Amino acid sequence: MHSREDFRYEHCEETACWLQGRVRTPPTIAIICGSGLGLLADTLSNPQAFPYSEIPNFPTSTVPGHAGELVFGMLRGTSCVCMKGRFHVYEGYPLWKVTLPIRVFKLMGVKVLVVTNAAGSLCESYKTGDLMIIKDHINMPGLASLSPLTGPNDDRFGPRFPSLLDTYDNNLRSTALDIAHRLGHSELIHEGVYCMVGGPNFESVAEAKFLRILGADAVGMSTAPEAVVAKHCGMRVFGLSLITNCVVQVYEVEDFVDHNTVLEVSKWRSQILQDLITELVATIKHQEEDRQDME
Ligand SMILES: O=P(O)(O)O[C@@H]1C[C@H](O)[C@@H](CO)O1
Ligand SMILES: Nc1nc2[nH]cnc2c(=O)[nH]1
Repeated sequence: MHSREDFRYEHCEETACWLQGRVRTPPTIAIICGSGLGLLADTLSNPQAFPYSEIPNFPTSTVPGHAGELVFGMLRGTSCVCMKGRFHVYEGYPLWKVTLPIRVFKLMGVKVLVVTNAAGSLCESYKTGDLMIIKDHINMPGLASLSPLTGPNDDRFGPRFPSLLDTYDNNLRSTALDIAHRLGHSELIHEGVYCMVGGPNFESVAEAKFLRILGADAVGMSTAPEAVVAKHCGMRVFGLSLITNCVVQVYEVEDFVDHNTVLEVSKWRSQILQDLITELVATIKHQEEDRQDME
């Protein structure tokens, strides 16, 4: 177990080398499968799976619904790595460890991070089962100095003071919106602001009202640290929230959420999430090829 002080570029390098020595095709897209997207990894062709417990320096998944393995393989002709299960701060992991896989992927050559999550809606017009393309985030722990970038900066990953403008890539957002419309999901799809809180408890009514006033459309317990680290090291990021519940913002309502509800809605919407991300990956492949031609 490393402390923050002994966390080094070399640890990520060690993990990347270990994986590179075993993986047939290095990935260009990494997909963090939040609740509801785990089955996407089962659709990869020519798959290679590595349980987190076998990968040097990797934490392990402790949350029901998060399987805990990396799966490498091809999706619509693109070499991908899927994280079947992610790490959360509420599991007791420090933020640098929660986000360690992103830096490992960077060292393996990943250009684009696709990150999904389950979230509660704060926006009156969103319904359970809707999808929200993340256009920006409010990183509550980050505002309180709990950032994955806290501590000595290693310039080989990125700058000391990174800008977060356009973290959620404009082009990927409009592409995903077009795909959602094309697949017939115009009624489900939104674009909004995701707010990350530490969890593991769901929000009190006063907290929910507070977050809505701040400008958040949905709230969850992940994603922002991963997006910050990906942006810091120069990846393009696409984020998608599955709205698993509407967060109660009035008193004297019996309608409380629990993790089983989150898992049930995730299962219900699993196919739609898979279809959308698969189509997006196919389009990203062409975009990345065009970018390379221009370089
Ligand atoms: O990994 P995600 O953000 O999809 O996990 C969801 C959100 C919370 O961690 C937890 C709440 O049920 O599941
Ligand atoms: N914080 C938070 N995380 C969630 N994940 C899924 N639903 C919710 C929610 O209502 N609040």
